[in-house]
Amino acid sequence: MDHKPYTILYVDDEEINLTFFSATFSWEYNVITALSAADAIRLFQENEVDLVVADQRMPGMSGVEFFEHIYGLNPEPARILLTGYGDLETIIQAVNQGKIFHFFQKPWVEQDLIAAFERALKIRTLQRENEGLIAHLKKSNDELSRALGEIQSLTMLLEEENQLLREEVNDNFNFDDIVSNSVNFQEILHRTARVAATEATVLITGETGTGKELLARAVHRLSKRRQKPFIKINCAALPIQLIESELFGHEKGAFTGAVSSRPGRFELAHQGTIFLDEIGDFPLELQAKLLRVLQEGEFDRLGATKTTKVDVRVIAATHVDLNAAVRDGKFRADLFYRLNVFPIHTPPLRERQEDIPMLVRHFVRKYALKNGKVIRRISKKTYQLLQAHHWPGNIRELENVIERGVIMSKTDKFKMQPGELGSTTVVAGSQNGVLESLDQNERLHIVRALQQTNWRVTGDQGAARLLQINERTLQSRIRKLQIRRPKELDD
Ligand SMILES: Nc1ncnc2c1ncn2[C@@H]1O[C@H](COP(=O)(O)OP(=O)(O)OP(=O)(O)O)[C@@H](O)[C@H]1O
Repeated sequence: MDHKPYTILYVDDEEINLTFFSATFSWEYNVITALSAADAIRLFQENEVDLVVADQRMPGMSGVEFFEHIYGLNPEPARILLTGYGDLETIIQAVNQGKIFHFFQKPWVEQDLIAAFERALKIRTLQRENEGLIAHLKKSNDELSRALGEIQSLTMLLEEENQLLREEVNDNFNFDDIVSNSVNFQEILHRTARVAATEATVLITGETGTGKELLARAVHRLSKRRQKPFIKINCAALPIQLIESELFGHEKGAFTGAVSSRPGRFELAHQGTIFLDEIGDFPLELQAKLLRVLQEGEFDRLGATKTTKVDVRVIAATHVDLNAAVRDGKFRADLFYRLNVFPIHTPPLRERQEDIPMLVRHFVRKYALKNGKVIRRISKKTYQLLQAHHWPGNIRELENVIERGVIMSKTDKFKMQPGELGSTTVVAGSQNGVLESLDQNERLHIVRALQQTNWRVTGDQGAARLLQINERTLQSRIRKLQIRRPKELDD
């Protein structure tokens, strides 16, 4: 490989001159020679030439004409003319027009030529540095615009994620550790840890409040996706149109009100985990689209012309029997099999009563801290009482009962009476003497208000105004209690 920094092209119709020139200057420079102007033009185009030296008298084309020609091709390389004859007028004109850098009378003196080459090449060096600088600036500029574009789309994603996180914090979701010492549940935790390390889809089944979401989060936390987002969607809380756009996103103008395009939760969960809660309520019409994401990792945003690819691990949860839903034609069998790769069942609290004391201590500590109370002991009778209860709402119900008890507690010994237990979980006033849970009652009350306002939540005519509660609180209650507008009333 030749490391000489500059290339000189020399054209002369006498071979002996070419040989002599090469012998003199090849030490310093890459020398390319040509016997005719035509050859030189070709070589000029094929090589990166820094300096061109030409004889004035050549058959077909004079040196000055040759320089005019290559000036048109690329004006940057310096041009030096060698002449043995008069022709001075033409030459001076060419010098004045900048077509020639210098000219020398033959026979040339080596030192003079070297000095001229050096001056010309110095200019060439500066030109090269400028070119490099301009290319660098242009590159930096391009990179800057690309980075700006990326920042803009990342900002959008972050805003969406923040919104979701804010919703979660508002809804007071629990991020505490899983508490359990029953053999039964230890086995479940063992299975959870094992599946977490894989990429398998997980289906968590179990009654409401048994810790399905807690396990889903644990799978994410124990997986190699832990640094990436965990995105949750409750499939029961949203009408079908909203589920589609929430999950898969939409393009601007995809439907009335879609004023800008928006990424869906699958995109937000890219490289992370998506948790599809209440998958049993996932609309049949959208199940094929969900199956496609699970199988191919791709989907189309609403109104999109191109397909979006994502890398998302799916965890689904349900409290309904999906097998039965498949039998009833409410759930696609292929989707069920695809989801049911690794099933985990969370047993109801009544089947793991030995966990109750530990859970009680955990929740007492948690809510004492939250409410600024000092509680040092829990009465034996309270343990017995709580362990004997049936807990239809499972751990969530136990947690609610204890939160209420801690708030009411007046001493550092935590005590609960049977009546207190009932007053939180069971209320009077239901029909036919059958007692209903507080949640059920609240649900019924909200549904009645929504029916009266034609399912409007906000504004003067909305249910929040009717119930005299804050609009956001009502929205959060509707989500929590999974209240949905009946299908026939949609639109
Ligand atoms: N083993 C546990 N240790 C500590 N807290 C628990 C445990 N299991 C559940 N919880 C708490 O109980 C509450 C309900 O749990 P979670 O939301 O995970 O249940 P779920 O089965 O997903 O309920 P749903 O079906 O109603 O969505 C949460 O506040 C959670 O932190």
